[in-house]
Amino acid sequence: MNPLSFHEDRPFDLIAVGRLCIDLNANETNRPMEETSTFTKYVGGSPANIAIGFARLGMKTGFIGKVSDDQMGRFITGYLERNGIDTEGVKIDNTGAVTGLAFTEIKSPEDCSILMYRDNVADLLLHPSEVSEAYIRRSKALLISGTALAQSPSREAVFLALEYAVKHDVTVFFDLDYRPYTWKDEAETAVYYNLAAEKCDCIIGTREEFDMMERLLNRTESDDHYTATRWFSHRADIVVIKHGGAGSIAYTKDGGSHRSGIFRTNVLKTFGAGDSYASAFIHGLMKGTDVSEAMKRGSASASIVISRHSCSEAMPTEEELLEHMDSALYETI
Ligand SMILES: Nc1ncnc2c1ncn2[C@@H]1O[C@H](COP(=O)(O)OP(=O)(O)OP(=O)(O)O)[C@@H](O)[C@H]1O
Ligand SMILES: O=C(O)C[C@@H](O)[C@H](O)C(=O)CO
Repeated sequence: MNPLSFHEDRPFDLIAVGRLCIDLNANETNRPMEETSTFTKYVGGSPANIAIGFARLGMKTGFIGKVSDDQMGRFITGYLERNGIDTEGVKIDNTGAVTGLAFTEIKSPEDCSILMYRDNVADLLLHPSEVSEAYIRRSKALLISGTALAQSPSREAVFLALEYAVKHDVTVFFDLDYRPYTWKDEAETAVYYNLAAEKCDCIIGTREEFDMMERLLNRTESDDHYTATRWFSHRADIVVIKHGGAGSIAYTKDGGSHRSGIFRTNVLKTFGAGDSYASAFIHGLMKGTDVSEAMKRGSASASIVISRHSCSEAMPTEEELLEHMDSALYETI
């Protein structure tokens, strides 16, 4: 049973809000970045990856964000459009800001890291005046991503988008996407994450991300059920806690809980798992599957993307996803 409802008569299935960046993934794997010399350029940024994955699954997708007025900005908007994503809400910076860069290194399949250049990035200059109420109310759902809360005016732009979503009964998904290097301190992060989460219908995060939010309340133990229950007193109907290779668990406001296993795969790199999981999980719910099936689809998409070099470019079509679910080994946890 799917506890979320959507206004089916709206032209967009999902509008994502947040950063549009560039991934530069090292081509030389199984070595540190100090020993690599070539990189492949992809569109990146967690909400961008999720939007691309969601559109790749055949859904009508929009985006609200800001790109740099240069080759990288044009590369990003061109890629979104080639993937069928509406870019009406994507603004072009006029202050000389740059595009965020995520240099990734694959030291081993289990040991990957991301070096992010985030100074003076265009995505954090998205202004509330650039968030369109008319655009948001045309969507069944909105996706927000935590890193967009890291600085003003992007922070205020996200909160305004949330206000518009609540006003027009747009279902809100919050992918926590906590990137410590983008924040000044953890307490500030937790304050804004908790405020945003109060307005969201479905919250998706790792155990570590929820722990960060709960340390603000002086909680030191990790308890998935406590985490989920806390948000049911606000707007949330579903809370998903991801546990990497140990799968994921979801709780629903009606008292249900669902565990998902993983699909065994040849892991090339681990990053991208969360974005692909979110894109297929949201897709499943919007296609009317129950929570368990949506989680399984998320896990399948993640197992595809972590076996490939990129994140955005690696996102599967619905046909690929369903074929993978039929053929790959699914391990319950
Ligand atoms: N080694 C793995 N093998 C198969 N599936 C995996 C593996 N690691 C993660 N997954 C799948 O991806 C989902 C999300 O992974 P994870 O919990 O690492 O999220 P995340 O930390 O947000 O990911 P990211 O590394 O992209 O930030 C898991 O719930 C699981 O379904
Ligand atoms: O979200 C980022 O800025 C980095 C991503 O582009 C990268 O693909 C990744 O970490 C995916 O989880």
